[in-house]
Amino acid sequence: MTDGEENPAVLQKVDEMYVFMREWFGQPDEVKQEVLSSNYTDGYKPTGIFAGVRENTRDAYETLKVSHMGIKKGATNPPPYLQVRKGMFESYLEACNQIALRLLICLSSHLGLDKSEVLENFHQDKEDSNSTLVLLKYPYQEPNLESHQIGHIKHTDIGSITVLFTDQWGLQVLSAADQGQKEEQWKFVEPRRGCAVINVGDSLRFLSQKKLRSCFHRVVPAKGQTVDRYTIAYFLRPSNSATFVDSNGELVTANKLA
Ligand SMILES: O=C(O)CCC(=O)C(=O)O
Ligand SMILES: [Fe+2]
Repeated sequence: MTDGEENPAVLQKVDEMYVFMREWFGQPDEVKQEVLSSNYTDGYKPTGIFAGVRENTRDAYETLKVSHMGIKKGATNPPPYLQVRKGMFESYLEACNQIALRLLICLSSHLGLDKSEVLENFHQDKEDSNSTLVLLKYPYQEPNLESHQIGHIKHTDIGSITVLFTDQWGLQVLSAADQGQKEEQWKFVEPRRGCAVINVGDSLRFLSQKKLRSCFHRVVPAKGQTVDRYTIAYFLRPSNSATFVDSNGELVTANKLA
């Protein structure tokens, strides 16, 4: 993220987002609960809603989601954080969208895809999509195996490309060779300032006829961590009208993916 003119600007936006996150997530629970999420592209999710990393635990992260389409179209009654910080979200979403699209263009070219099937065609700026910015906070917990809330469960991302920024340890990835093994070997992804972690999601796996794979990843409390963990994820999703064949061989329309 150090080459090119626009990239330092992205990093500035990342820092600005961290400042916002500390402030926003630091508010009393009652205030955050006022914008509880009623769909999967907008609003607040407290900790403990989903299953956690270990059996019989719940997740240990809060999220605030901002949909790209919502920002572009403008809501009639926007929540306070959008009224006040719309410009910040708009420019962050645009910057990450550009990064993700540029990656798609490179991938299409490297895969030697025919003009009619280039990946960027399924992600048209003018069309509606469920692309979303997700701000995540993992409140600090004493490292304690008895905790009922632990991390972020093993999953693949559902969209096409994820652009994730974090300065802190916790994210782990499972190599393809380890999938389905009795003893899965999880490897920590080193957080590097000035770098984004890029994930291929399931939609891209299908759009590329499985030439690209989506990897399993999860978040666990990292040893030595003594503070809250913050991450910023932009999930680029295909245009809502895009169709592709899923792992069951069924034709799926992108906006039907939960
Ligand atoms: O917080 C992280 O490091 C990863 C988050 C993630 O995988 C997700 O939100 O899908
Ligand atoms: Fe993920």
